[in-house]
Amino acid sequence: MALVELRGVCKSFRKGDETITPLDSVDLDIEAGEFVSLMGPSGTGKSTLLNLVSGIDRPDSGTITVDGTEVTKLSRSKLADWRAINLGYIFQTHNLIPVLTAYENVELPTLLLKLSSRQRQQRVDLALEAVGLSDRADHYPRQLSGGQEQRVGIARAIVAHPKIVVADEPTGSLDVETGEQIQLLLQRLNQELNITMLMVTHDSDVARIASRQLVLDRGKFLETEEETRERQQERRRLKAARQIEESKI
Ligand SMILES: Nc1ncnc2c1ncn2[C@@H]1O[C@H](COP(=O)(O)OP(=O)(O)OP(=O)(O)O)[C@@H](O)[C@H]1O
Repeated sequence: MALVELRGVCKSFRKGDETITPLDSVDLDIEAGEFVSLMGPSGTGKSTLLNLVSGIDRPDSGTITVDGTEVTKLSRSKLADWRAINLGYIFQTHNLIPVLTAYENVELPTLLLKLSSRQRQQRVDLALEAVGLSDRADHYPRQLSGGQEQRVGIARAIVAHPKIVVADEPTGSLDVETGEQIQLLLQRLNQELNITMLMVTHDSDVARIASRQLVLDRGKFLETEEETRERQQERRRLKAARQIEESKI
């Protein structure tokens, strides 16, 4: 069973007399440790999909399972607890609380967890270290650069050791160079700390840092799960063949 499983997920919204269906019977598997990017035209349902996986919104039909828990079946209060433990969210604009220091912003999600104050402090220290901001712990958001603020936002998303981190345009508000640094950081967190990620982006260069790239269009993925798996197998076969060839030289 994949870490995240979406089966037959449908979501519609009423807009006046019209019904919009951003997601029309969508299936998706995300394995533990995968980094999946999600692209697609504006208004195609990417943020809707993130909100459903995060349990912020509910599908009209279909099921969403994360690490064996059917999120779609949880009551509102259980969902809040589930989110605190299992889900990290990276926003386009970091959403930091201006009157709290970087340390206090990162600490916030841990207040919902059953941890001793020592364990809590260790988690926050580790998260700040992972994003390279240990020396900025006492700074307020206004004393940080845009890239540093986004790093704090990322530390806050990983501090609870969630099962999955979802990111909505994490580099969308940053200049090119800072955006590239954040891309490298996300890639490192995935590869070195094995953090499973689902990231929405409009930028194909950003999408390429992921281990799997999906495109959502008119309610469906352009590539089915089966086609993705076939393509990955083909890529592995090609890589193996190339290595054999190279070893002959
Ligand atoms: N709460 C809501 N009420 C009504 N319509 C909504 C709601 N949320 C999303 N929609 C509509 O659903 C469609 C998909 O929206 P969504 O934000 O998921 O698209 P998106 O692919 O993330 O777009 P973008 O790339 O522009 O951020 C849009 O037509 C949007 O207007």
